Amino acid sequence: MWLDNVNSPADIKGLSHKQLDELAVEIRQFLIESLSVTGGHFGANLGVVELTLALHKVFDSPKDKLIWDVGHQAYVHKILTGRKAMFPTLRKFKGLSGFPKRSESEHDMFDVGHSSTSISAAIGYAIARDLKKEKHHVVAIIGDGAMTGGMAFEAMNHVGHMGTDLIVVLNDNEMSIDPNVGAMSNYLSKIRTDSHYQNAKAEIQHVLSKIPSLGSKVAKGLERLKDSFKYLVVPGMLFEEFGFTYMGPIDGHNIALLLEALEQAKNTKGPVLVHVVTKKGKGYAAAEASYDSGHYLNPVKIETGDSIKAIPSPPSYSSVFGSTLIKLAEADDRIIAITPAMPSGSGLLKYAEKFPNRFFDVGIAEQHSATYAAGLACAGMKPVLAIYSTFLQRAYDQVIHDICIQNLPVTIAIDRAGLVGADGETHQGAFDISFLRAIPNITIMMPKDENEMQHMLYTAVQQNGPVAVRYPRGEARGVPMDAEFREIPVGKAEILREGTSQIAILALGPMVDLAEKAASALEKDGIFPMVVNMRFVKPLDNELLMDLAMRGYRIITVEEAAVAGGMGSAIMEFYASNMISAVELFPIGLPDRFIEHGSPKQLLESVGITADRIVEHAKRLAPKKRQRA
Ligand SMILES: Cc1ncc(C[n+]2csc(CCOP(=O)(O)OP(=O)(O)O)c2C)c(N)n1
Ligand SMILES: CC(=O)[C@@H](O)[C@H](O)COP(=O)(O)O
Ligand SMILES: [Mg+2]
Repeated sequence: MWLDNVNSPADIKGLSHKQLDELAVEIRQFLIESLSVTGGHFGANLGVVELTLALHKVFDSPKDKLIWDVGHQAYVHKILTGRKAMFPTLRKFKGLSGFPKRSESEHDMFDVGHSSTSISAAIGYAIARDLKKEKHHVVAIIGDGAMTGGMAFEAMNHVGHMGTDLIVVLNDNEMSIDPNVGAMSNYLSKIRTDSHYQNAKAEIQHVLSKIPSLGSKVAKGLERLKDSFKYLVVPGMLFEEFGFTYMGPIDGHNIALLLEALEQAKNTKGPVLVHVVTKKGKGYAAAEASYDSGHYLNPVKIETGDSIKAIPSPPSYSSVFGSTLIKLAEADDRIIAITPAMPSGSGLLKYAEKFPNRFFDVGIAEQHSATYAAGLACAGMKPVLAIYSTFLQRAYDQVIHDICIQNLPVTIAIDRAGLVGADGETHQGAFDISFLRAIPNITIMMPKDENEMQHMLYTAVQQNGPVAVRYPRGEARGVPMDAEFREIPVGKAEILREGTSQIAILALGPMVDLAEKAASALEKDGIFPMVVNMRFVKPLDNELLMDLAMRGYRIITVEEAAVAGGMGSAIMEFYASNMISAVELFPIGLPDRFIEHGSPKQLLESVGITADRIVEHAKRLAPKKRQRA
């Protein structure tokens, strides 16, 4: 067993090609066994076993800088850099992160989780190296999906202009999470499959170099001809035009070829792009055969790849979103669904099948997705942009500049709002309320359950301006669904318990459930709080808030979002700007720090978003004289 003796990159330096091949088999086995218990990003990691071995053999990490894009494919890198023993704790509270983290290892060069940052970070490292007159290599490893992101192009534009020594390894497996899309993806596919391209570059350049330079008009014409000929037959010409030396396509499961290409890249001046072709999910039949090549799997039975959790559960909010959108689109042919590279995660696969002409996966292009929606809305359509809270951060200016200033009827369906859990800091949906609330014209709502969600989506698409409907990751509550949509009055909260103790718990979204639990516990102690499903963060239910103030209520707000700038803050601002200083209010929400990985339950407990904490503060705030209901 080679793997038993691998605890650092130094341990693979002396291995032969054959031994590396054997180690690759062991690593695959280790990944399959370990991830089948913890769950994890199977597909991408199984696909980069040989590539990661080759990178660590050729380069000298941490002196040479390996910078992973997204980072969900860095498990093999973690195994080779001394973290193998921590795999049972992968993505668990206080355990090994699912992404590279500088605080976790000196071999992790850049904290990551969002896509398309690696080339920008790499040029940062490379320019700093040059300014400091240091000598080392900088390598960005980016997938074909991540390559669809605008940042990757912005960075290539910069790298090509600088001409800095930097290597980009493009790991092309034809997959994003879902099958990859877009013109870039088509271009890569052409390079991969067109037999004219295979090994053509060297031959073509050899032939062209034989054509003499004549230094005349004829020669100029000939040069142009050479260029257009190269365009036709030389693979990777696009990257060459960006200023990179293109190498590839290379079989990413052939260690000998990988080592040769990476050595060559290492010895080439200026920016180099090594195009490596891999198979996502390689070596695990269940992953290879699945729609998404086993991108992410919960704990599975190894033999079948079936999820171990077999208990039937309520549908996810995402799937209710998808089925609601189908109903909305059936009734209104102006409805258009847009996703930046998350069709399955956003629950849109059935919609896409049903309305192929009104469904757009635009790639990992959140900024474009928002402005594209704005354009559609200007032209009279009713776009619904399905986007995770954390990825909407990428499109902040587009939401302001392109959607909200023009007050366009774009529905932003914000999935994964609140704590997502195991993905950690980079993916928690903590900030959308804070950053959206400041924008004029937008309406922001969150349903307490999936039934209310369908009505909110219906309400959203009826509006004449931008609306954000936020909802959490995972299972909905399993409540019965109304057969007909109903419009929810904008800015009106729902009082669920009247209460008599001058305490109001104002809760948002799934926090309503927590508020109800706290209220039931409080009632046992003779405190009868009002419980309110706030529904809207913007506009707030001013009438209710004014009434609570007039009646001397003390308030606890509960939201699964950052307290800074959240719903509680909005309510405090409301009272402050109405010169009402007497209202005692305690906001419960996410604290002013990034929330690590762990299960949502553990994380909520760790930040004090619990029914017990509501109870504690309700008891503290409750007027001493209590009334029974
Ligand atoms: C900005 C951003 N948008 C969306 C995602 C969700 N996401 C994570 S991995 C991934 C696909 C990446 O594809 P690729 O880079 O080709 O990697 P592969 O999994 O195929 O190895 C997507 C869309 C993300 N992490 N960041
Ligand atoms: C790496 C990445 O960004 C995605 O794979 C993410 O983990 C998906 O999250 P969901 O599982 O919530 O769809
Ligand atoms: Mg890919």
